[in-house]
Amino acid sequence: MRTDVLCLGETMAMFVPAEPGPPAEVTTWHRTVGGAESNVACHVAALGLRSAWVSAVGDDAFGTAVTAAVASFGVDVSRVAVDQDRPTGLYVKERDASGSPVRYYRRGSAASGMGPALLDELPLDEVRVVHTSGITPALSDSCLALMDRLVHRPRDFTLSFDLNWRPRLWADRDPSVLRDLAAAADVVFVGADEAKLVWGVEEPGQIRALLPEPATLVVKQGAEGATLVEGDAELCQPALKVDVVEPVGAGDAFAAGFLQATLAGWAPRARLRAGHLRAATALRTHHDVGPSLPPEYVSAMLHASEAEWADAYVTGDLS
Ligand SMILES: Nc1ncnc2c1ncn2[C@@H]1O[C@H](COP(=O)(O)OP(=O)(O)O)[C@@H](O)[C@H]1O
Ligand SMILES: O=C(O)C(=O)C[C@H](O)[C@H](O)COP(=O)(O)O
Repeated sequence: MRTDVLCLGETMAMFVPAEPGPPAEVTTWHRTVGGAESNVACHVAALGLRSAWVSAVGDDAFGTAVTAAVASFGVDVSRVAVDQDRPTGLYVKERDASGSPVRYYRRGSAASGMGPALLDELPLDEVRVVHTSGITPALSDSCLALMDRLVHRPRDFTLSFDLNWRPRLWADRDPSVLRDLAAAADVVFVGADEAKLVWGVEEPGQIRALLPEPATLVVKQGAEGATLVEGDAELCQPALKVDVVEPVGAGDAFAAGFLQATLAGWAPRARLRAGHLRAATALRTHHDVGPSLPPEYVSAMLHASEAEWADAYVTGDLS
């Protein structure tokens, strides 16, 4: 059966404090799941499409838990390899409403052991979209080689790439490869803030000048909105006003909403709105993948006037 969106990348066991106080004094932690590409796969499945997550986990309890959690959203995890030698990566989120201080324990993880040979095992001719991110090429030399081969091989699928700038992962690596990988994709998601950090530019026009190749470029501008650049046409859609609990995961949710709407053939404004509506589900919760908004609300907002859209406010309890 055809897969709508295949997402390739590392997912870790994530730990968030289960009690208030300075993280160094917290002794009880919730173990959840964190990984950009599997987040996208979970959101895509929640939106009713067929998604798959491809990665590697360790032969350990965290790998089992992570794979089961992603599968519980209806994502196909049959291509997740179990590495007998390397462990599942860990990710600690020191909960903070103002941002996302995170610590990684992922060097030498199972996913960092992925390499280009993995592509020979994937049924890529049965996939409509392959979604990747700028995290994978930072994980190891073999992961960089995997990304390089994926973006440059002949393809019938749409290649989607989210820049996902993670400076700590690039401390001893050359991030200039990120532009080349993005340039080879068909759909590229970039945060204006991260573009400023990596490339020194943040306006959609400037980012387009740097990245003229992809057919579709989406510049995410946080609470302000997002701008879609296709060919020379540029369209900006303000974000929804949201009662934000925690911002981590909103970008992944946005990508999923946008990709689902793109596969459905929707018009540019509706594709951006679908991204914002999905991002709102992640903003309302401490988890990267939260409960969906009521379908009637989503449908009304997709068809709302710009004035109605500007007036809307997404709180924790719309249902
Ligand atoms: N404070 C906010 N209020 C409303 N929507 C937001 C807010 N922050 C983020 N978003 C939504 O999440 C999307 C992604 O957020 P952004 O911060 O730009 O990307 P990332 O999470 O990748 O850093 C935005 O395009 C928007 O839809
Ligand atoms: O793999 C990593 O390094 C991660 O950081 C996993 C994160 O849970 C998501 O990538 C959230 O990312 P945003 O949607 O940009 O907020």
